Parts: sequence; structure tokens; C-alpha cells
Amino acid sequence: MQKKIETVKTLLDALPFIKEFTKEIIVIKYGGSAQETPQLKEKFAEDILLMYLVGIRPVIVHGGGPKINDMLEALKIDSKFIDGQRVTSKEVMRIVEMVLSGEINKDIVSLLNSHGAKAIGVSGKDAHFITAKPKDFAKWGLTGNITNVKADVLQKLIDDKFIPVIAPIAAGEEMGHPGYNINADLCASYVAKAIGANKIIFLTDTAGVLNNDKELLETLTKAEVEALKADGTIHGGMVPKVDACLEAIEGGVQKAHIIDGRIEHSMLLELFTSEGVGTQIIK
Ligand SMILES: Nc1ncnc2c1ncn2[C@@H]1O[C@H](COP(=O)(O)OP(=O)(O)O)[C@@H](O)[C@H]1O
Ligand SMILES: CC(=O)N[C@@H](CCC(=O)OP(=O)(O)O)C(=O)O
Repeated sequence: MQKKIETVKTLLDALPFIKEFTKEIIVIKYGGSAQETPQLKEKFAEDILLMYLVGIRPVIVHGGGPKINDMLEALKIDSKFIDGQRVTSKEVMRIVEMVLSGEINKDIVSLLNSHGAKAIGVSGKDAHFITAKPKDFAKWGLTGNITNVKADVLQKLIDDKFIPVIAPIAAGEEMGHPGYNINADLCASYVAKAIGANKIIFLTDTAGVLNNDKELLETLTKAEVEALKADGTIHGGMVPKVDACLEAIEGGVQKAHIIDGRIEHSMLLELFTSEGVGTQIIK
């Protein structure tokens, strides 16, 4: 009996948070690290399903940098990053699309659907709902900056109770264009802004943003983020992630969180407990 009462208490503890977030859109950036083991994938699916069943409207944008690297390596195609973003030749673009839209996107969609959700996989090329232009063609090739997200396409899916699972590929404006490779963090923040998300959560492979003594920084403002970037404390893949957080909160998203995707149920800990986890970036 005691155990049953504990279960009920746990549910009641979550009630204020469920009330706060029900009907809200929450964008989740699902990084490669949280996709690493079958167990972590299962926990991710359970978290998304729970959110969905209590009335939250999750929208997932996934990454897949490590899998793209593996495939490029297997095919002996060179690839490099500048400021955390991949340089994308036409040849690299083909592989990026195959891995992101083909393998990873369908894998996540199948995982969620086998748990009883109604997930639907899309990339920005579907209905041309995300368009982009080159970031700097001479430097990055087909790596793009998003110019527009057609929110109505996503809104229709959400209204029909689908969970959109988005591969970070954008359509080009011209006929026959191979499309653009978009950093998944930045794709998530543009999507969050466009659909008026309440929150954006980045699941990654560290506890959050760390200082030089490897201590977790729980809350950061824009000025603090800029200072940490300037002195090199924030570097590599964390740069587009914090930029994406700032982009989102400046675009009207209430809060942005960078949390540890290696910890089971970290999304539920963030959403349904008062302590939260990871780093939150606030206005
Ligand atoms: N200050 C920092 N705090 C935490 N991680 C940082 C920091 N600066 C750079 N990083 C790096 O950023 C990485 C996360 O970015 P990335 O590998 O692109 O993740 P993801 O695949 O989830 O997008 C961390 O694993 C770490 O190596
Ligand atoms: C332009 C750019 O860098 N695109 C990324 C897209 C995937 C991604 O961002 O994956 P993660 O979130 O796992 O890093 C790439 O080619 O790797």
C-alpha cells in the first residue's frame, strides 16, 4: 500500500508542471549522443510518449554528426568543420541527406511509433517548409543559413496530433538544387521560434555548459555566454548550441536548456521537477 501511495505522490508532484506545459509546444534537439545505446533510445521514446500523453506537443529535431562522419570515413570522403559547422561539398551533401533523412530520421520515427506515438518524419525539403541560403559558399559550400520556416506546415501536423521528427536539411530556392546542410542546433531554434514553442531542450553529451574547472554552469545570460565564447571556454560543437539557445530566446521562446542526453529520463527531470537539470539560458 505504502508503495502505491508513493506512486500517487510522485504523480501529484508532477501535476503543477503538467498544468504549466500541457498544450505547449516543446522543441527537443535530439543529439547523436543520446542516440548511442538502445537503452537510451528506449528512455527517450518513453519520455516523449509521456510528454505527448499529458498533452504536451513535442517537436523533435535530430542531429547525427557522428553517423555522417562514420559514413564519410567508410566512403573515404574528406570532411572538415569550421566553427562547429561542417563544410559541405556536393558529394558530402548526398551523404548528409542519406544519413539524416534516410537512416536516422526513419529510425527515430519507427522507435516512437513502436511505442504508440504518432510520429511523422520530414525534412525541410518536404513542402519546402524550411528554406536556406549559403552561409558563405566559398568557405562552407552547401552549409546553409535558414531563411524561412513555414510554421503552418508544422502546425497542421501538430493539430492532427502528429509528433514531427525533423531532419535538418533545407530546400534551396532554385529548381533542382541539392539542398542545404543545416546545423541541427540552429535548425531546432529556428523551428522553435517559427512555431512559438514555449521551451527548447538540447539533449547532448555533457552535463551542460561547463566552466574551465569542469563545473556545471546552471544559468547563463546572453552577456555571460558571449564572455565564455570570447575567452574560449565555450568552443567547438558547444558554439552553435549556445548560439541556437540565444536565437531561440531572442525569438520569443521562454527558456532554452542544454541537458545531458546520456542520463536516463533527463528530459522528464527537467520538465517535471523543480530543480531541473543542466544549463538554462535565460533572457
Ligand atoms: N564549455 C563547454 N561545456 C561543455 N561542453 C563543451 C564546452 N565547450 C565545448 N564543448 C564541447 O561541446 C560538445 C557538445 O557539442 P556536440 O559534440 O556538437 O554535441 P551534439 O552532437 O549533441 O550536438 C561537448 O561534448 C564538448 O566537447
Ligand atoms: C552544417 C552542419 O554542421 N550540419 C551537421 C548536421 C547534423 C548535426 O548537426 O548533428 P549533431 O547535432 O549530432 O552535431 C553535420 O553535417 O554534421
